[in-house]
Amino acid sequence: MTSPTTAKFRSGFACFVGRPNVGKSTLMNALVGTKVAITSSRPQTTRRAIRGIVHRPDAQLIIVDTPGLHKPRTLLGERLDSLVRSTLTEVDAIGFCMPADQALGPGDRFIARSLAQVSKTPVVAIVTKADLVSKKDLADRLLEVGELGEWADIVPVSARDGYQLDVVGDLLVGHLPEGMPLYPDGDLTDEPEQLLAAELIREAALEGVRDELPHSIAVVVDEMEPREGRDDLVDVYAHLFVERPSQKAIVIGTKGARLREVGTNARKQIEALLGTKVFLDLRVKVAKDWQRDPKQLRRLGFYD
Ligand SMILES: Nc1nc2c(ncn2[C@@H]2O[C@H](COP(=O)(O)OP(=O)(O)OP(=O)(O)O)[C@@H](O)[C@H]2O)c(=O)[nH]1
Repeated sequence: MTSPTTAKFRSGFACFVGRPNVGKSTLMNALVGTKVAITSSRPQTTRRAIRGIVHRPDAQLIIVDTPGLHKPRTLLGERLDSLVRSTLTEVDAIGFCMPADQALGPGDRFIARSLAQVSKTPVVAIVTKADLVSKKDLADRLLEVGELGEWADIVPVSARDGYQLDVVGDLLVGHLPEGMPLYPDGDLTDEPEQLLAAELIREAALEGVRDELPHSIAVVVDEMEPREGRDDLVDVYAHLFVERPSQKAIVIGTKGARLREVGTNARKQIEALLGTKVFLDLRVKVAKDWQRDPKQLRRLGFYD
C-alpha cells in the first residue's frame, strides 16, 4: 500500500460482474470488511445502489451494484441492457470474477464479450476461490482467463482465507482517479436496507421530474418483510410524501401511469439490492409543508 503522504488520495467507483455463485458477494464483503456500509445519501455521479465502501488511508473505493450482470441468468442470451451498460461505463474499474475451480463456460464468454463492448472501462480479471485448487490448476486457469479477453490485470484471490485480497484492492484502487473521498468517514453507517430501499424509490420518483420537486419528496418504507412461507419474495410497503396536492398529481401522472412506472423501476432496483423478487406497494400522500414541520420531519426519518 502506498503511503498517504507520498501519493495522492484516490476515490471512485468499481463494480463486480460474473456468473452466479462465482463468489462476487463474498469478495465484495471481504474487501469492505465485516459490515457492508450502505449510505442513503449518494453523490450525483452515480445512481447505482452502493454495495459497500472500502476505506483505506490512500483511497476510497465505492463498490456499486450491477443490476442484471449481478444476476446474469436473466441476461444470458439477451442483449446487454442499457442499465448494465451505463453502470459499466460509469464506474472507474470493473472486477470480472471467474472461479478457479470451474472451467470457463459460455456464461463467462458472454460476459467477456459484453465487457469488450464497454472497452473504455479497465477490467481486472479476478480468479476467485483460489483456495479450492492446486497451484498447478490455478496457473492453468490464469492462463485460460488471460486468453479470454483484454484485461488490465489478472489476479487470483481467495475471499475465504484472505489470500491476495489486498492485491485485488490495490489493483482496483490503481484505476481510480485522484480525488478527495466522496463520502466522509463519519457519514457512513450500516443503515438498514429499508432506508436504502426508500432512497431507491425516491430516486425512481425523481427520474425525469422538474427541478422544484426533488426537495419536496420524501419516502418512508413502512414495512419490509419476507412473504410468509416464501424465501424468494419480499413485500415492501412504502409511502411517498409530497408537500402539495399539485405535486401529488405530478407524481401519480395521468391515470396513475407515472406512479406505476416509478413503482416498476423502484421494484427492479430493490430486487437487485436484495437479490429476491419484490412486491412493492407504493402510495402517495400529501404531508403539507413537511419540510417546515419538525414533527413531520421526524416521522419521515429526518432526525435532528
Ligand atoms: N472455498 C471458497 N468458497 C467461496 C469463496 N468465495 C465464495 N465462496 C463460496 O461460493 C458460494 C457463492 O458465493 P457468492 O459470494 O454468494 O457468489 P455470487 O457470485 O455473489 O453469487 P450470486 O449472488 O448468485 O451472483 C458461496 O457458497 C461462498 O461461500 C472462496 O474464496 N473460497
